[in-house]
Amino acid sequence: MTDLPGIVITGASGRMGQMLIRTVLDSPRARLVGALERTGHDWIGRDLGEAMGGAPINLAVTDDPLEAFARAHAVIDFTAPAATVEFAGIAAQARCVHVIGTTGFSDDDLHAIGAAARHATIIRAGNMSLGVNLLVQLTRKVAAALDEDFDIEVIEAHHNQKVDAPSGTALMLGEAAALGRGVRLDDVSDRGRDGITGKRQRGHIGFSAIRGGDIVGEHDVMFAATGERVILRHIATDRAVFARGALKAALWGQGRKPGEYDMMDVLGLNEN
Ligand SMILES: NC(=O)C1=CN([C@@H]2O[C@H](COP(=O)(O)OP(=O)(O)OC[C@H]3O[C@@H](n4cnc5c(N)ncnc54)[C@H](OP(=O)(O)O)[C@@H]3O)[C@@H](O)[C@H]2O)C=CC1
Ligand SMILES: O=C(O)C1=N[C@H](C(=O)O)C[C@H](O)C1
Repeated sequence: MTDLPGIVITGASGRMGQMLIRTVLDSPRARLVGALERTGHDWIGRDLGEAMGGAPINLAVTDDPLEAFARAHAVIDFTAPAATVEFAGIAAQARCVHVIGTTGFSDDDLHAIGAAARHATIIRAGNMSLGVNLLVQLTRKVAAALDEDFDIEVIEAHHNQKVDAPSGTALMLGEAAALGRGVRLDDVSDRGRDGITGKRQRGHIGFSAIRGGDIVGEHDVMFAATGERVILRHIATDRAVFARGALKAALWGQGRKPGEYDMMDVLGLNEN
């Protein structure tokens, strides 16, 4: 039992934090050794099981990342960009695998995470589900097969609490479409159309974001030509798909050399 990899969950009270805690507690392949919240949060010092509304599990929620990470083999982190950048440095110090599901990073944030990956094993993906990572591969292939007569549009829908747009998944899909087309996404990306935008430019990749209710996560990649459309779609109805992927990544990362990996590496989809 004690030989199982020990996992710490950050953002323990969050939507994904709670889902990750349940996933690790239910897993026969890992054990939960820490749950982190920010200083001042009313869960700090409380038993995690009770804080989540259940029976005690004899694990107190902490606000000390270094102490928690030092006891762990992996930290699974679905929080916010500023927190994740800080955790990346601490996980590198503690020599534990850092699985990053957080989205909405700036270029500077990504640079800092890349620097931490020189000393630590980091697995980062804007979407940890098997289905979306397959969709990313399909998007690259369809974009390579269809020419610029097909306008590419990425449309995503999420719950009304989401703070970043486009979603991390939409950006992964946009990058895959650009790769298939042999262009840089930054050169062809159309975001946030509003007002007199002018006609759509041939070869551009558009992004649209819907926010409402409790939508877990829905993504379409539309290839629209004159007279026909191809639409690739993924619908997540349960956050468990992200949590299962994240735990798989944490286990896959054990014993890997430092560097930045993604879910394609974990799922063995990179060669296809
Ligand atoms: N890659 C993937 O597969 C998926 C990624 N995500 C991403 O995961 C992230 C979290 O999503 P979700 O769970 O819905 O969000 P929530 O807002 O429900 O949870 C975020 C948690 O992180 C904590 N947090 C935020 N900032 C800090 C900080 N500076 N220090 C410590 N803790 C902090 C929050 O605490 P507090 O409440 O005190 O602010 C909260 O507990 C988002 O970026 C989202 O896009 C989500 C689902 C799947
Ligand atoms: O914030 C969310 O909820 C989600 N975020 C990720 C993203 O930005 O793509 C993944 C998933 O769609 C849910």
